[in-house]
Amino acid sequence: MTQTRIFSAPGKAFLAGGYLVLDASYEAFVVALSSRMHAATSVQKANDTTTITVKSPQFKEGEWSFNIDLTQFKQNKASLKEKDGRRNPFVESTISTILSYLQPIENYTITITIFSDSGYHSQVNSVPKSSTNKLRTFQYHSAPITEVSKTGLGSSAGLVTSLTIALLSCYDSKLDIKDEPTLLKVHNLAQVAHCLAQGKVGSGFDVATATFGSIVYRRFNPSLINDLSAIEDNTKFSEALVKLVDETNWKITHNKCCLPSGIKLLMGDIVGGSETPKLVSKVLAWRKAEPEKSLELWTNLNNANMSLVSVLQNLQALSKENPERYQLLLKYLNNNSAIEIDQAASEKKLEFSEVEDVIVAIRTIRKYLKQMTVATGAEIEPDEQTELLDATESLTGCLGGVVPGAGGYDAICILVGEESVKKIAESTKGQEKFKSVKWLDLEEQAEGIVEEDPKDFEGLI
Ligand SMILES: Nc1ncnc2c1ncn2[C@@H]1O[C@H](COP(=O)(O)OP(=O)(O)O)[C@@H](O)[C@H]1O
Ligand SMILES: C[C@@](O)(CCOP(=O)(O)OP(=O)(O)O)CC(=O)O
Repeated sequence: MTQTRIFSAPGKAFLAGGYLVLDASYEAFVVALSSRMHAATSVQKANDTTTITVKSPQFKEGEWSFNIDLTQFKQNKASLKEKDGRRNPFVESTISTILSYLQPIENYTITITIFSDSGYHSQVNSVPKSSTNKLRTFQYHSAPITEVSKTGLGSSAGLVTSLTIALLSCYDSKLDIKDEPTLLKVHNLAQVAHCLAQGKVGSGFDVATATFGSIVYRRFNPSLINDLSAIEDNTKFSEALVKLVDETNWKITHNKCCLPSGIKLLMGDIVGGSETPKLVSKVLAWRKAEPEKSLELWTNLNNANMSLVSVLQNLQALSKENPERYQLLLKYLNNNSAIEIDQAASEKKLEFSEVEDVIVAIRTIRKYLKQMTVATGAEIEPDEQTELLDATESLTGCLGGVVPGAGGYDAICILVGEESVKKIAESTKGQEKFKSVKWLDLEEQAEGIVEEDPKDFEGLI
């Protein structure tokens, strides 16, 4: 019997809490996006061998196939050999983590087909292909995945998370992603697989967002995964993995938190790019060298981050408690720029102080990120980005913006009134100041993993 189920997981925009989130004392706010990674399953019983094939048809040579001897995984950590010698560390790591965890006895022929929304990668040299019902369209590239430029939405986290849930569902036809413990299991397994593939333990915010959606996130203790990967006796690996996934409290926070209705996130991809690990090592080196100064800065920045979360939550509450007033507030936002609203505040002519609160929170975050930039020498909000973000404050309907995540020359994220999204994209097009920015066609979609309707993918698989 062939069974098709399709799961998807979102990409991320890291709005507040970069660097601080590496330390479990601090929380971060990460927004899940409408660009998602999808994994479609096909599973059949087999007799003497298990074959798992992962296809990623949007990319040249996007197929990795493994003939697997299950006895290797009995209590063990085992490595996989792709049949044509092709490498995809994230695919390999996810399959081997799931097999070590499940230690299956029965053989299956499993094919998982991956579809990634166009926001994840540059669309240069690609052609669209749609499902029969035209509800899904994906870009097909002429180059292999490793040669296509990324936009920074966390493609590997999306891949690992959607592949994890898809593979688990092949071994458990009743698996229900709406079940909270199942979701947590997927998260834990995906974090392990992602860290092992990367060869390092980051804060895990991207996998957590891919799993749970838009959240306020607090990380797990890195020793959870470092201890697992340090196990030298391979025969102890499975037991330790099961304990870690099913019996250990990871003490993460993943509180749902999303943008208030009528306020949208707009992400601008910047020509250029930055390497997150280099920025991180500079920041951590300074933090170590300057414990007192850094504590003060971390505390101030964290207060600003949490204040953004809280003013956004206040707006969400207002939208529900007093919808009429909220509609007027949105109208006010859509007719003014951050600079105009700020001016009105200084002249005591402000109509909605809640809007000014968001503007101030964003500015305060930027102030401390700039201090971090100057102090550490890491180009987190370099001058070019400062100019750009300052310029967004003059756009009608814009509350201002930040450099997301690790910052640098990767992207900017701005918050805008829903009615102003199109106008802002159009009005900035010809402007010299915005010439390095390409607005991405995406928005917040707060859900984490969801199960999709296979009909929407007919004609593509
Ligand atoms: N659609 C996909 N199909 C197959 N593998 C993918 C896909 N998207 C991402 N990957 C894997 O993730 C890797 C990119 O990971 P990484 O460099 O960490 O980027 P990111 O910051 O986007 O996660 C790719 O080289 C590939 O191994
Ligand atoms: C610095 C960080 O706290 C945040 C980095 O956020 P980005 O969104 O910039 O991440 P990448 O997509 O991996 O480049 C590092 C971390 O938390 O792991």
